[in-house]
Amino acid sequence: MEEVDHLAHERNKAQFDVEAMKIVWAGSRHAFEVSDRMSRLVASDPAFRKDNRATLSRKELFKNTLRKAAYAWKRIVELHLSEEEASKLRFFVDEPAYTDLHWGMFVPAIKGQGTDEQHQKWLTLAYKMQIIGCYAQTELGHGSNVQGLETTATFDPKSDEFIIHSPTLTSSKWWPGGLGKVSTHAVIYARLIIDGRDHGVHGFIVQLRSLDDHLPLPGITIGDIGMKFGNGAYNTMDNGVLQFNHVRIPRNQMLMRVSQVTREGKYVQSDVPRQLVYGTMVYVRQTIVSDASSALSRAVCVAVRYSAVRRQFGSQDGGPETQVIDYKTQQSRLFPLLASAYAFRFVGEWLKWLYMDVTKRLQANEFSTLPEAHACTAGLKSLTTTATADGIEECRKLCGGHGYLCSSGLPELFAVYVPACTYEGDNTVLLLQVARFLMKTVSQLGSGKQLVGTTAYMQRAEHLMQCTSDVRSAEDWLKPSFILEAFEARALRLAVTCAKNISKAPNPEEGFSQLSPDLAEAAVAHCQLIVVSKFIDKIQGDIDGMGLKEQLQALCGIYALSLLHKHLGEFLSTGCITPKQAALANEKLRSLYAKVRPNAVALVDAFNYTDHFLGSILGRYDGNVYPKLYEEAWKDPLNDSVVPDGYHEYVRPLLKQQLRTAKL
Ligand SMILES: CC/C=C\C/C=C\C/C=C\CCCC(=O)SCCNC(=O)CCNC(=O)[C@H](O)C(C)(C)COP(=O)(O)OP(=O)(O)OC[C@H]1O[C@@H](n2cnc3c(N)ncnc32)[C@H](O)[C@@H]1OP(=O)(O)O
Ligand SMILES: Cc1cc2nc3c(=O)[nH]c(=O)nc-3n(C[C@H](O)[C@H](O)[C@H](O)COP(=O)(O)OP(=O)(O)OC[C@H]3O[C@@H](n4cnc5c(N)ncnc54)[C@H](O)[C@@H]3O)c2cc1C
Repeated sequence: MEEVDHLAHERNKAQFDVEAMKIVWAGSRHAFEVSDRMSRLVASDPAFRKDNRATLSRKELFKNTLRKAAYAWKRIVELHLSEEEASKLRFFVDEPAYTDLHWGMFVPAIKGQGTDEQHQKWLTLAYKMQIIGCYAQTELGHGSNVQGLETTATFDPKSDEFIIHSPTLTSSKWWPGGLGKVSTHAVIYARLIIDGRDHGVHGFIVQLRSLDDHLPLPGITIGDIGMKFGNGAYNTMDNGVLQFNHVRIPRNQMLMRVSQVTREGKYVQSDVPRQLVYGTMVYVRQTIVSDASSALSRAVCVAVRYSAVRRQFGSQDGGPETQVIDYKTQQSRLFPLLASAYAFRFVGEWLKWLYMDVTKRLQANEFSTLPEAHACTAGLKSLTTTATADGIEECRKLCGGHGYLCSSGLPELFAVYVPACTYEGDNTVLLLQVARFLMKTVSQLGSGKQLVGTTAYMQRAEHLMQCTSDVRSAEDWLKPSFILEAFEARALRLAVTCAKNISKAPNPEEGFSQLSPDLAEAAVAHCQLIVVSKFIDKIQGDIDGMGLKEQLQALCGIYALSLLHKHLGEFLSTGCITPKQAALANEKLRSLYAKVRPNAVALVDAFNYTDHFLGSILGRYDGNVYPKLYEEAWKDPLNDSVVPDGYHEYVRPLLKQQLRTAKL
């Protein structure tokens, strides 16, 4: 049968070159080609089928994930895929698995914190998957407070070993992904004790399970922590619990790049800052920002396509009803999310560059940009994951009732995504890290110290603290200088107000604690400024292709002005803009929605997602939603029989009883 594109009329309206936008979205032609090839490879292979996850039991689900991970590895080896291709292939398999932690945290932890000899030994094994590792930091009693971890690693000079021990119930490792059932090894974080002295938290490589029969090694108790939120979703992952009972490991299994323990039991701190023990978290937070754009763009792709298919009300003379995407309220909820997906993509690209830059500097023993890298990765991880989790849920509502069906793909996407607000640092805890960095920076204002990077704007404090916006027309709100000034002034004024109020407290710690809700808001304002400014930088760079710049300018305007609208109270109360200018911003926003409307479907096509990856009937490329929804309903196991199991036991007797009562 001929395939019909129900969204063709939408695609024909596009005013820009979609193929060129695909390259911009991917980051480069090369990145596009790799991504495109890997997504097709996965989509065309029935072994990667994923439409049955919600109906599987936990055990079936988990075994299925093990099968897919093994098969993915087989294909990676057979096809001689590069690291970049392999990681894209895993991404498109789209199923959380122990391999995420092996490649995403275990390997980077050893790379970042291990010595050359440790790299030689452990990375060689890990790269071939001859060992499988996880990242075991969090404990039952402490996650956010890393310095509060209780697991101990006591040096025994007689045997030249560390004794790893869990002294309390709350010191049990709890949550690490891949730990519960699969990992043979872990990088664990424990307090280093030498001669009774506590040197704080350090990383150690520990073997957990036998490489022969997979049983836990002596002294190790290990298991899965149980079902998590949602059907399918993150339950493909074996988040685990782990206790140590005086487990011995050789001294050379402490990760010794940051500090060393000698054969004599001497603790040696190198020039490298202690905070590098937290380096893996900086790396992963950076990847989480790019992942946020992937998750949000996926939800937005579903909601935009479905909003163009769905019609309600407004039929004139028996003609078709209105596409729900034409309702201004739908646009005002949907287009800021579309704009955010692009914004997070570009800020993720920039953050990757920042991370690579700081890594190069660290290798050359230059540590000055580490605090900024920490603040940016922590803050942007927090900002983008919060917005993405909320955005996925909003997309579900934008799809009305059908969005609540598992076959829309949105419930599972939300359930898989929402822990990103907690893992790799609770989002509020991370904002407070940004706030500390901001308070330090504010305290340096006027000291003559040159401010660089993302706080360079604070250098113009004298102007930004007293300026009022020069915006006079709605059109002015498209000028980058006006947008930037408003966002800079708001961020700086919120931070300075916090600093002033902290200084009134009996001591800075008490002040910081009292002011923490305001500080978190100041941190959000600073991070939003970063996202807006990186979007503007992107547009001002090389963008080739018919109509691309115009579309990106419109999206950038929507991102910035919808934030301005959402946080209007802050922009007005800090005196950065006037109520009249706020009204002009809203006027501009409305015109930008109208500009994006004919391009909306093409703008989500530019994500280049296959139907397999989207996993959503509502988001199908061809828009053929209703017949497929109807077809899908009949596949539910509940429809295997006309009369359900349980009818004769539980429904029939009720009906009979009512019949008897009725006769009486
Ligand atoms: C490719 C795919 C990749 C991976 C797979 C992806 C997804 C898989 C799914 C899930 C994985 C989830 C894994 C995890 O969750 S692992 C566990 C993560 N845990 C956390 O994030 C804990 C959060 N807590 C902390 O980071 C810290 O405890 C803290 C909140 C930052 C506080 O630290 P602490 O030392 O007590 O405190 P401070 O006194 O506040 O800081 C001292 C000093 O250090 C600076 N600092 C803090 N952190 C860092 C850092 N990471 N890098 C650099 N510098 C850091 C801080 O600013 C302060 O500096 P001063 O100059 O002010 O002294
Ligand atoms: C799906 C998932 C996967 C995970 N994978 C791993 C893994 O592979 N390896 C690993 O080691 N860990 C892992 N974790 C653990 C994760 O990193 C922690 O749960 C996370 O860091 C949050 O810490 P917590 O649970 O201690 O939260 P808590 O700190 O107990 O947070 C509870 C509440 O207290 C608030 N709060 C805490 N401290 C402060 C403060 N100072 N100021 C203000 N408010 C505060 C928080 O905002 C939050 O609202 C995973 C967690 C999840 C959910």
